[in-house]
Amino acid sequence: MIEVSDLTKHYPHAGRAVAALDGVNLRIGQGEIYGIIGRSGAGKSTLIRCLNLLERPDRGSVRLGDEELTALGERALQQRRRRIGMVFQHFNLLRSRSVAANVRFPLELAGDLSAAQMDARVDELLALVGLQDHRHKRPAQLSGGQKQRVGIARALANQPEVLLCDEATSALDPETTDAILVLLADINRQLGLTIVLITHDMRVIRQLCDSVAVLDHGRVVEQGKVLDVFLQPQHAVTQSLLAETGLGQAALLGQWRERIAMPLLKLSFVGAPALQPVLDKVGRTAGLRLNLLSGTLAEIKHTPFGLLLAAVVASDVELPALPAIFAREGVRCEVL
Ligand SMILES: Nc1ncnc2c1ncn2[C@@H]1O[C@H](COP(=O)(O)OP(=O)(O)OP(=O)(O)O)[C@@H](O)[C@H]1O
Repeated sequence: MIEVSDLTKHYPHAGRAVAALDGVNLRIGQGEIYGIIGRSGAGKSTLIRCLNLLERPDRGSVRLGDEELTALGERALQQRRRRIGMVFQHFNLLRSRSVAANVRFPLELAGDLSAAQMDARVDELLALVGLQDHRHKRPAQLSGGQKQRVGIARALANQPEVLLCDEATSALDPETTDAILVLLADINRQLGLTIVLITHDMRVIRQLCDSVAVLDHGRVVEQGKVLDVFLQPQHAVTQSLLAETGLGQAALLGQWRERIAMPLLKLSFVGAPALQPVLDKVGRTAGLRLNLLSGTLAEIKHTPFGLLLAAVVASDVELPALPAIFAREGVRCEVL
């Protein structure tokens, strides 16, 4: 469990102190994949650097398990950081070292294992990330995705309790991004490892994360389970980030309101109802005529979900009954 309380960090700017983080509180469960999303300048990098105290906050605390990292002195903190793995956007590999030697590097720094034990651990890690056949190559001979696999293997070398990923897929093409996200999900499952990642991309959150916090101007403006935040985004920043990825409807709503005089419904489905002909069934049994305006059918971590915007032909008397009719079929209906 990671607990962040009242984390605050200022930087000097134009002669005054500007808050990069302003009272951030987070609770990240053991074994969870937790995403932190925000626009450029929201404070994501500052937050992730404060999580392992590469950056000292002005105020607030970071607890990892039952240990308060913010209370540790520099020496104790250096020891503790070995159990916090970090994956970087631009990989940060040592160019003069081979793949195997890059992965071995943190083991050498820790100095806990014999040479033979280190070699065995490197073999294990390269197998985990699928790079056994590339062990003798230099980073320059690898693709971006392969470089990031080395970065992940290196971050796992000292058996961390938590893996921090700083925009780990931002430098990669979509296909390679998917492969790295699958690898991170596998690692989370196999090792039960807590993963905290920062990203500006809602697709990364959708594919990988269990929970999400939305950061804006150094504050957490929304947080919760990914499914809940995707289906019921509360804050304008969350809504616009979702709309950009084609997963939100707030942006479209105004446009449809202007053009269509009929009442509008927002229908959300999770799990089984997303795979059933529910609209057809409700339409027939309740005698409803629905006009679909926009929709998303996708998966959040293997859970199918749907989010539809529909116009409905219904009287003022029929309209208030619709949420209950849809609820019987497992569909949440909001009259907008
Ligand atoms: N070392 C620094 N000195 C001064 N200001 C800084 C420093 N680091 C960050 N800032 C400022 O703090 C704010 C948050 O920056 P941060 O890099 O944490 O945001 P971010 O969400 O990671 O942005 P991006 O996605 O563009 O990397 C910004 O206004 C930035 O200009």
